[in-house]
Amino acid sequence: MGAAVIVKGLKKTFNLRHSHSMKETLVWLAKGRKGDLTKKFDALHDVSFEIQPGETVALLGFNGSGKSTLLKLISGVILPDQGTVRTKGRVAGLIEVGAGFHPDLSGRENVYLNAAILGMTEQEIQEKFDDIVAFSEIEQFIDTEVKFYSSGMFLRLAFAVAVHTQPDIFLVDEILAVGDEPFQRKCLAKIKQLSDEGRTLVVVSHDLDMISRICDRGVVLSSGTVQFEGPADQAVAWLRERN
Ligand SMILES: Nc1ncnc2c1ncn2[C@@H]1O[C@H](COP(=O)(O)OP(=O)(O)OP(=O)(O)O)[C@@H](O)[C@H]1O
Repeated sequence: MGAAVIVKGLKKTFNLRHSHSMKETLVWLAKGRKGDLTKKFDALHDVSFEIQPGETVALLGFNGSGKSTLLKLISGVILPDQGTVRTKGRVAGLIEVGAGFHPDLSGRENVYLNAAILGMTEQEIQEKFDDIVAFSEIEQFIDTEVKFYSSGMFLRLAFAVAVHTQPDIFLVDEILAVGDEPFQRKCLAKIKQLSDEGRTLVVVSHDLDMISRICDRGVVLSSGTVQFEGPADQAVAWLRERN
């Protein structure tokens, strides 16, 4: 059985926008637009690792180290400038809560839209619709346009849809930040269940205790490169030592 995720030689560069003075812009124009007014920034470079099927892996690191960028590359919502990402099976998850939701559509319509984007057939969605809504606990607002939802309500519906797509690889970025405590516990239990069912999980979080509890392995990023890779508790300890 091959790896569930193979990341090889990844590089992601962003353009950093700066505000320029009128003078800088005029000089740049006078010089025939030579040189670049935007600065480039490598959010990730030379990142390689593999994740085996059924593993629960945490991406760790301080703010701005590149965790979310890496997760977005694994999910395919952004593309690398160099390197490759290979995934095996259905990938779903919570990358940016609310992404893939249309503000003018109701919760019900968005469940259909989002589940279809995540690869479910119409029949699958119909079969699971009630379970999705029950998990989200927002039945009362399911026919309300989602632009009126609170961030927690968004999270509830998005998480409910994502876990019901039966993903082989489930990606979670700071899911728990906007959920209330009972819903956080419910999400964690669901994540544990997915992991027990042998699904592959990739989690980004700053909650190091939670990571030690639920993850097998940790990949620590710093300034866009992998600094440590190993058992989750060792990765957490590595990061804490540098805190
Ligand atoms: N679309 C973008 N355009 C420009 N820079 C970006 C973009 N997305 C991310 N970056 C930059 O890339 C770096 C890595 O960002 P990323 O969100 O991956 O970090 P992170 O480790 O997830 O941080 P945090 O812990 O704060 O969530 C940051 O310096 C960020 O400003």
